[in-house]
Amino acid sequence: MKEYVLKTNSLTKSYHGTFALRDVSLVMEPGKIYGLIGQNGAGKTTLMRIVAGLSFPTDGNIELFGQSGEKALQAERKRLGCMIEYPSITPNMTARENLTLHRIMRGIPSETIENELLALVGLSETGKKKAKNFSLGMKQRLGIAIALLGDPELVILDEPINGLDPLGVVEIRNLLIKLCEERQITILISSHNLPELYQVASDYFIIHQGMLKQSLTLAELEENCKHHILISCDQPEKLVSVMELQLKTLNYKVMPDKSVKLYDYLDNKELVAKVISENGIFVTNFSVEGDTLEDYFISVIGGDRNA
Ligand SMILES: Nc1ncnc2c1ncn2[C@@H]1O[C@H](COP(=O)(O)OP(=O)(O)OP(=O)(O)O)[C@@H](O)[C@H]1O
Repeated sequence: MKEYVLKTNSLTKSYHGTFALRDVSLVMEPGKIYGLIGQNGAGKTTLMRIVAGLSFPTDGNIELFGQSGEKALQAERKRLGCMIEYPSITPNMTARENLTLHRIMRGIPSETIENELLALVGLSETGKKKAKNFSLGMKQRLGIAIALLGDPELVILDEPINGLDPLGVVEIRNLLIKLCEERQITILISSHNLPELYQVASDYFIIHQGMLKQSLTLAELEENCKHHILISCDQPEKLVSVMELQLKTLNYKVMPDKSVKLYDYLDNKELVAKVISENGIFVTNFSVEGDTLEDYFISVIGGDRNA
């Protein structure tokens, strides 16, 4: 049986009859970075708060490390580190003082973890500088260091790249990849921006109006966005042999509905059309498809940018 770090079963949360989450069922496997993508108000923070035990579902339930039920979940949440909504940083304290404060609050005796975490998030050299004078990226990294106190196996980060400049995004990305690879930490990271999260995450959950619209891997996301010529015809087997023998390409994929995605000849579509027609194949669709990440996201959530 597969081991899951997190499993949600028909998770639902409503506020006075309005759904913030609706029937969300998803699974997270160990050692992966999951991106939770949705527009403002999609339900990302609500989901994270329920997992962290800061809010409770109206319906459905969650399993953390295979355990369910509030008592067991409370125990399993010791294996969880969170940064939800904003980093819980005291502005008038240095990076180290912030870490010490949270370490003591969490009852962690060892001071050595502070040096280790400051080095890990690249804040060792900040000395006496107060957190209020940090850049947004530095604040986010300090928030992540706080979330890492207690050596969590699952880390939940709500919008940690929101508002960062490209360099800041790269810094956070490298940090998350390091955490995942060196410490085998599973990470759930939310964002409203799919292109920004692209390549940070290995798997994606797309959420819209409280509903899980799609759960897909990075490879599936790339496949869905890759530009291709989509051909539907009356003789798909013949089309395949024409592509291989006459167009000399294996760079195609036959879809379950027997349409064919051809990833070559995007710059010479006329030749493809000519060869198909010369072979007496009747074509019902011949179009160039493929989305930018942003377009793809919009198409998954129903083409509604402002909902
Ligand atoms: N305490 C609350 N009381 C009433 N409604 C709430 C409450 N918390 C969240 N909501 C509503 O639930 C929906 C989902 O909110 P949530 O904060 O989870 O979205 P989000 O995807 O995190 O958005 P954002 O990116 O803006 O933080 C929104 O419509 C929001 O207004």
